[in-house]
Amino acid sequence: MSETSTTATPPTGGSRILLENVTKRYGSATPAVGDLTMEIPAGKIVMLVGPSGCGKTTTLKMINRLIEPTSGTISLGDQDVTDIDGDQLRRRIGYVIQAGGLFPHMTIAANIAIVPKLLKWDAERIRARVDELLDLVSLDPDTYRDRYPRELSGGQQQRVGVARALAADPPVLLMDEPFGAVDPITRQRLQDELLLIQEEVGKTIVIVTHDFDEAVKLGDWIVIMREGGQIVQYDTPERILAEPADEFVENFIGAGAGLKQLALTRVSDVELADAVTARPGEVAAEVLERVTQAGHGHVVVLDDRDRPLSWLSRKQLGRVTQIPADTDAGLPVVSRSATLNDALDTMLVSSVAGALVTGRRDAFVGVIDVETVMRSIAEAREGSSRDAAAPIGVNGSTGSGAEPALDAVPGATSGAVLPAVSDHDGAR
Ligand SMILES: Nc1ncnc2c1ncn2[C@@H]1O[C@H](COP(=O)(O)OP(=O)(O)OP(=O)(O)O)[C@@H](O)[C@H]1O
Repeated sequence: MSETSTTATPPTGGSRILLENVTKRYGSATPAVGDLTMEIPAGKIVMLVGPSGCGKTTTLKMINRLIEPTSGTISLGDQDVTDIDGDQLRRRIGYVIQAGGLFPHMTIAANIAIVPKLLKWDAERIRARVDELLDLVSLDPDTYRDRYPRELSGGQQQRVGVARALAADPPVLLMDEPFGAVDPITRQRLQDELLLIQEEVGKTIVIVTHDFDEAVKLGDWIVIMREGGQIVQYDTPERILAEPADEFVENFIGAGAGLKQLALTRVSDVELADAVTARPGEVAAEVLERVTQAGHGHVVVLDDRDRPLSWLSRKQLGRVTQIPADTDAGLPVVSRSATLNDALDTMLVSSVAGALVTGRRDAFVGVIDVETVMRSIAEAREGSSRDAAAPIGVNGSTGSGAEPALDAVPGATSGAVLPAVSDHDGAR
C-alpha cells in the first residue's frame, strides 16, 4: 500500500501571484519592503520566513491590499490587484490569521458563511458549503456548526479559520503565522491537516512564519528575507538546507541542518505495510484466524468511518470473544502527510515499533514500521539534490521591464538571489 502526496496538476488550481518592484514605506527613509520582485507559482505553498520586522507581514498584506504598496504592481493571474476593488479582492483571497480571528458573537456556521453571504449565495447553498468545509477540516458539522468560538479549543478555532478562508473557494490563501498560537502537538496536527487539505484544493498559499522548521515542512518553496523585505534566498527546502546562500541563511537554519532533512520526507513518500483489519463486534477467534493466516502479529480495529480504534496483538485477541469497541487513547497514529521525524517520535511510544497511518478524515491507510523509516532516511540523504525550477525572487531591477520573467539572468539582478531556472515541477 503506498500513496503519494504529490499532485502534478492542482485539483482546482490557484492563481499565480506576481509582485513587481514593490516598495512599502511607512514614513522612515528605509522602506519596510524595498523594490521586491517575487513570483508565487500557482498551486504551490510558498513560505515567507525571516527575523522579526523584516517585512514578511507587510509583503503578505500588500497582496490582498490590507496594506497599499507605495510603488510597484501586484498581479493575481492576469489582473493587476489595484484594478480590483479592495473588498472584492479580499473575497477572492482567503486570509487566515493567528488563532483563527473568529468573531466571538457569531456561531461557527455564521463565521464560515461570512463571504458566501456577502456574495449573496442562497441559504441552502451556504448551509451545504458550511457542512462541507467543516468536514474538510475534520470537524463534525452536527457537533460544531451551532457552537460559538469560545466553546472550541485553539486548534479547532484555527481549523474554522481555515474553513472560513476557503468558503468561497478563492484561488489564493494568505496565512499569517497561522499556527503560532497553539501547542506543538496541535501545531503538528494542523500542519499535517493543511497539507492534506491542499492535496484536495490545490490553492496558491502564502504563509508567513517565524519557524524555519515549519517552513521546511510545509513549503514547496521558501523565501528567506532580511530587513527591508530583502530576499536572501528563494528555493526549495531541500536546496536551502543543502546549499544555504550565505551565513545569514546558515544562522537562520540553525543547528542540526542534517536532522532537519528528516523533515523533508513524508510518510506518504514511503511504502506502507498492509494490515489485517476488523470491526467491533466481530468474533475474535475468526479475526485471530485471519491474522495468523496473513502471518501478521496484530489486527487494526476500525470504526464505521475507518478510523482506528485499537491495535490488538494475537495475545490480546486470544483473551476476548468479541472485538471490543473501545478506543485506545495511546494508539500510535500518524497522518500520511506527517514527516518521518514525526513518525519516529510517534513510534517511540509504540510497543510494536510501528505506527498506524491515517489519511483524510482520519481514515486508516496502512502501517509504517521503524525499519522502513530508517531505510528511507538513508535513501533521502543520498538523493537529496533534485533539480527543480525556482520562481523569481529579487530586489532591485530585473533589467527586463514589464515582464521580469523566468528567463531573467541572475547576473542582471542587483543584490539578491535569482536561482537557476529549469523544469518547473516537483518541489517535493
Ligand atoms: N503600520 C506601521 N507603521 C509604521 N511602521 C510599520 C507599520 N507596520 C510595520 N511597520 C514596520 O515595518 C517593518 C516590517 O514590519 P512587518 O510587520 O512587515 O515585519 P514582519 O517581518 O512581519 O515582523 P514580525 O515577524 O515581527 O511580525 C518593521 O520595521 C515594522 O516596525
